[in-house]
Formats: sequence, structure tokens, C-alpha cells
Amino acid sequence: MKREVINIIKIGGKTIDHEEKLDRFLNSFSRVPGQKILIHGGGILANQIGEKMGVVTKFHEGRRITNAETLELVTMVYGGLINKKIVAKLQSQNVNAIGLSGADANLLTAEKRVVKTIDYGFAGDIQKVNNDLLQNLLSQNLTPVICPITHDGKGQLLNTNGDTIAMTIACALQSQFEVNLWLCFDKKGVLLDIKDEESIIPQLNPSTYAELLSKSLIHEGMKPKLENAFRALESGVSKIRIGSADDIDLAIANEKTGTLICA
Ligand SMILES: Nc1ncnc2c1ncn2[C@@H]1O[C@H](COP(=O)(O)OP(=O)(O)O)[C@@H](O)[C@H]1O
Ligand SMILES: CC(=O)N[C@@H](CCC(=O)OP(=O)(O)O)C(=O)O
Repeated sequence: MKREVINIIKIGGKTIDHEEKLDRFLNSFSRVPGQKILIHGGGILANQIGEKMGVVTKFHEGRRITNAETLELVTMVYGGLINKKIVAKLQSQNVNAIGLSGADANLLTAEKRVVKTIDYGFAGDIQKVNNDLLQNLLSQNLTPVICPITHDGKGQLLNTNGDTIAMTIACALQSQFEVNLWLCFDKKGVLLDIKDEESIIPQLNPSTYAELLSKSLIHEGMKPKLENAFRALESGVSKIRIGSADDIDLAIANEKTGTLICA
């Protein structure tokens, strides 16, 4: 039986931070046909508001080290300001969006990350996705808009990378849907030379990815993005692309755009 297509799209901080870019993207998103889910980050705005509040956070390999104060900041910024702003903008485009964190209706249960080498603080690794909830919302024509805050089921909120949330939801839904996962960011794709915006790599497979890593051509936020993209591929997600939020129209129209992640 042919499975229904679902588009799972993630946008990052540099789109959210730019009002015009965000509006342009949401306009395109509102035209994406069929079932869809939007996952957003917001790292840049969290940094900016944090600076005003005197909360400065550190990163390790593209992931935020989240102490108690930072957790309060990101909960307010991701779960409050950004999530509600996006939902309101989508409502104005006649998309019946519903804003959620991982704690809402137990959408995403996570465990505090424990690694020997570094203390990430209140960073969460996702354990479980509430598939039934997502299916339920989608069947009522609601469009989930998910922020990068999860919970441990014992009252503790956790901060989880937005790309990781998109990947995990894509993997969880791929047994029921034909999943298209789009990780959108500020460049037109994964670049061979970060200084050359046109040096887009059209396709990446595990061996070309390993080569880029060995040549140190993947830095900062691109690391978790690609780690997540390849994990989705291993789990059988059918189509994964990394590209610009400006090109989502092209991507949905099946035009070749950005970087395709393939086996
Ligand atoms: N090879 C690469 N190709 C493209 N971008 C890269 C590459 N290596 C590092 N980057 C950086 O990764 C950034 C994307 O990560 P990030 O800022 O975390 O995105 P987002 O917030 O949208 O998830 C790009 O803006 C770029 O500065
Ligand atoms: C643990 C962790 O790193 N969480 C991320 C969540 C936000 C995010 O993913 O934002 P972008 O998509 O804009 O980068 C953070 O706080 O930066």
C-alpha cells in the first residue's frame, strides 16, 4: 500500500532572526501540500536575549552547554517567543498551526545527556516520540510547530538540538509515512568551501561525508546537522535534503536543490 507523504521541515536561528526571511519561509511553508510538521531552532535569538540578560552560554561541537539559567532562557525564547510568533504567523496564512514543546501532551521524552568528557548541563537526548499524538493532530488537519525543548517525564525540562528533534521525529514517523526531511539553514547546501557560497555539494553519502570530516571541512552547527541527517538515512527516511530556507518552494516542487543525503 502506498504510504502518505509527510514533509518534516526544520528551520534554524538565522532564518528566525530575520523577520523578512522568516515571513518568506512561512509563506512558502503554508503552500506545502498535505501533511507537514515544522520544527524550529532559535539559537541566535537565545544568544541575543541572553546577552541582554547577562546570560552568556558556551557551545561544544555545535551544541549548547545548558546550565540552569540558560535552560530558563531557552525555555522562554524557544517555547514562548519564537514558537508562539511562528504559530500566529501561520494562523494568518490559514495554516491551523499548534505550538508544542516536547513536554506538551508528552510529545518528546528525553534523558539528561551524560558524557564523560563534557558536562552539557540540561541537554536532553530523546528517548521516545509520542507518535499517536502526532498522528492524531495531523488527522485533525492541525500542523504541529515544535520547539527544541523536551522533558524527562519527572518534571525536568531539557534543551535538545532542533536538528536532532527533526531527525528523531522523521525516524519515528517513517514506518507510517513516506517521510521527506528538510533541514533548512542559511546556506544553499553543505559547502565544500565555507567561504564560497556557490561550492554546494549536490550529494553526500557516508564515505564522502567521512572524507569531509577528515579534511576538517565540517564545523560548528553543520556537525550535528549532518550527524542527524545520516542517522535519519540509516533509519530508512526516504528523502533527506539540507539547504536554504529560501529554496523550500523548489525543494517541494521536486527540483534539485541543496545537498541530498544518500546511501
Ligand atoms: N561545510 C559547511 N557547509 C555549510 N555550512 C557550514 C559548513 N561547515 C560549517 N558550517 C556552518 O554551519 C552553519 C549552520 O549551522 P547552524 O548555524 O547551527 O544552523 P541552524 O541554526 O540553521 O541549525 C552555517 O551557517 C555555517 O556557518
Ligand atoms: C542542545 C542544543 O544545542 N540546543 C539548541 C536548540 C536550538 C537550536 O537547535 O537552534 P538552531 O537550530 O537555531 O541552531 C540550542 O540551544 O542552541
